[in-house]
Amino acid sequence: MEDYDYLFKIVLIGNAGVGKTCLVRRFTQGLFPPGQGATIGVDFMIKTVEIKGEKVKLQIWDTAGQERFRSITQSYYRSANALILTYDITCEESFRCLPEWLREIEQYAGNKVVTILVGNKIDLAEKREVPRQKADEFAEVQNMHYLETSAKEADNVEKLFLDLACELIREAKQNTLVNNVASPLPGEGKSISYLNCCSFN
Ligand SMILES: Nc1nc2c(ncn2[C@@H]2O[C@H](COP(=O)(O)OP(=O)(O)OP(=O)(O)O)[C@@H](O)[C@H]2O)c(=O)[nH]1
Repeated sequence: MEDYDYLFKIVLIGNAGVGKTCLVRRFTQGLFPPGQGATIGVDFMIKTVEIKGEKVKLQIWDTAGQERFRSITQSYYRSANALILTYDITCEESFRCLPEWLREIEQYAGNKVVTILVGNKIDLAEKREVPRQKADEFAEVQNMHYLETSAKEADNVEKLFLDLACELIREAKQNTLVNNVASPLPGEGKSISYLNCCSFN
């Protein structure tokens, strides 16, 4: 028998250096890694959470932002239940590239995928280059949820993944998602409970 009620695949994408790996490490291991090197290809972690008494296994795929890995990382979009499109609020360039990422999503992801836009590094408020309102408006036009995080300060990181899990459960219950059942995989994280479902704001 499986040890979970739901299994969801979440894939992080976005420019190199925006903090995708740090967000994953913060959520799955509760730490901010010092001197985090660039991801090569794709990395993978698992964390099981409990939401309203149901066990939800999250397979989290952390992709390399560097252009040269794009053909590898694109192949992970197709089976994703959710995509976390990340940019860095202190790097206008990472925000300007978002339309390009959206085109990738349209081309390679399934049409039922849930996408959330994340502006990371809010601990560096004095270096902010992308106003919150500009990002809010962009997300609204694109019909995406938007959340600002700090992997460094653990700000909104748990909320990001748990709200996403809630949303995916809701979709699965509406039978709009195919809920894959995969064999157990290595890298199991700790279980945590989450009772307040689901608002990204
Ligand atoms: N101040 C601050 N720095 C961060 C935060 N998140 C990540 N960083 C730093 O940003 C740099 C890049 O972080 P990564 O997590 O490796 O970025 P990435 O998006 O995974 O990069 P690629 O693997 O190249 O795609 C590192 O030096 C991190 O320490 C954050 O929330 N606040």
